[in-house]
Amino acid sequence: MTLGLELRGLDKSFEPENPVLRGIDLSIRRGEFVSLVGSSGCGKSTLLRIIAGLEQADGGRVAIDGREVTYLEPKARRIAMVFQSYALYPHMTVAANIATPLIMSRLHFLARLPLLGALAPGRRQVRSTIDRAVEEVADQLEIRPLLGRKPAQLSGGQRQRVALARAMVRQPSLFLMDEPLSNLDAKLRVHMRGELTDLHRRVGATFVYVTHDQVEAMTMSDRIALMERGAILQFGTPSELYSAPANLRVAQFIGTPSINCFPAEIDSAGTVSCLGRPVSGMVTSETRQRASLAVRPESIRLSARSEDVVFGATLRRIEHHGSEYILFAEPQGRDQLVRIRVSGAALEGQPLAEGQALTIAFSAADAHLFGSDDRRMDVSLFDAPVRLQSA
Ligand SMILES: Nc1ncnc2c1ncn2[C@@H]1O[C@H](COP(=O)(O)OP(=O)(O)OP(=O)(O)O)[C@@H](O)[C@H]1O
Repeated sequence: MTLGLELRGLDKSFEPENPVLRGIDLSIRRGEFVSLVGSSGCGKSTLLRIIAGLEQADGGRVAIDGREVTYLEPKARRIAMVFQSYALYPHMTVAANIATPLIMSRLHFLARLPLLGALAPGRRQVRSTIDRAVEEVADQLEIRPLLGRKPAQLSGGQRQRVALARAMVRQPSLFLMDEPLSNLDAKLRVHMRGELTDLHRRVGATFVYVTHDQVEAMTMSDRIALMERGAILQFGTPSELYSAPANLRVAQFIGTPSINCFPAEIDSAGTVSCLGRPVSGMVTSETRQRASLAVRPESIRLSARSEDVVFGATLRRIEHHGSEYILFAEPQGRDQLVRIRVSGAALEGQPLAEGQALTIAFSAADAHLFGSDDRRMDVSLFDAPVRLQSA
């Protein structure tokens, strides 16, 4: 199977002793929508620029559609880039903006000149195929009525669509997008997410999308590469990253509100304890180590079942989110707020008030265990009831 994009061992430093990318390997299938996600400065844009050919890696290889492009100029790579600043030419109409990449690649220098160009042989024919291509892509993005306008006469979302149209008009096999929605207001961003997903389905090209917004990555991607300090912590589907995070930092990055982390310990027999009490799970570990037990807000309940891990806590804050509530509760004796997601229906007939005492509980089977190196540990058994009344 030919890959849409293959990265092997990419390294990059701008300053010695300060690597920005550390041995990046990534295999992206043709037609896949992959997001590179991670906090500011983790190296996402640098990686995208290396894929585009705007930056050279210190070591490693890049192949697009099975063709090695590591040393090729950007324009020889059959890629399109869309940036957060749409970089539209303000003095040109929308039609001229979209046509520019084709004019640059299909008409030679003399044929592009305003007056002389008209005399260049074959120019008219090329121009009319360019105009047709512009109209086709404008139809696809439903911006045909805007072709005569200048960028200043467009809304943010319309500008974004023009930038996309300009990227699409060359029919690239790989789209590279660097936070293309970050300049839009929240409502439009949600709308454009849907448009980008539809567009991806229609054009069938490979998309690599940089964002620091995990919700964007989760809602649009086939797979997500979560980066930290120049390395990929996990590459998987949104549900893999959510349900089986490979690393504590992946667990903390993905999910809103974020996952709850409790300090845990693993003894030399592999027995897990949390907040000083045993949590009847065994792991394959030969060394005693500090660990973390992480539980998603929706896996915490306000009533205990017999097999649950149970805390006594005080309700500190209630946030209304329409059909659900986010509760913030402080376990007895701990300086920590536990986030709990509950549906409005679950609270019917059970009015809550800030300051009241709560029993909060989770099934140990819903918890994720991470070792002292932050890596996920597989727990073989979580079965006996445990009470963690106080620290
Ligand atoms: N041309 C450059 N010269 C020196 N350092 C650079 C250069 N470009 C990027 N860096 C540094 O490399 C690191 C990674 O930057 P990069 O822009 O790739 O991160 P990012 O994950 O895209 O961040 P953001 O989400 O803030 O855009 C940062 O520490 C940045 O300061």
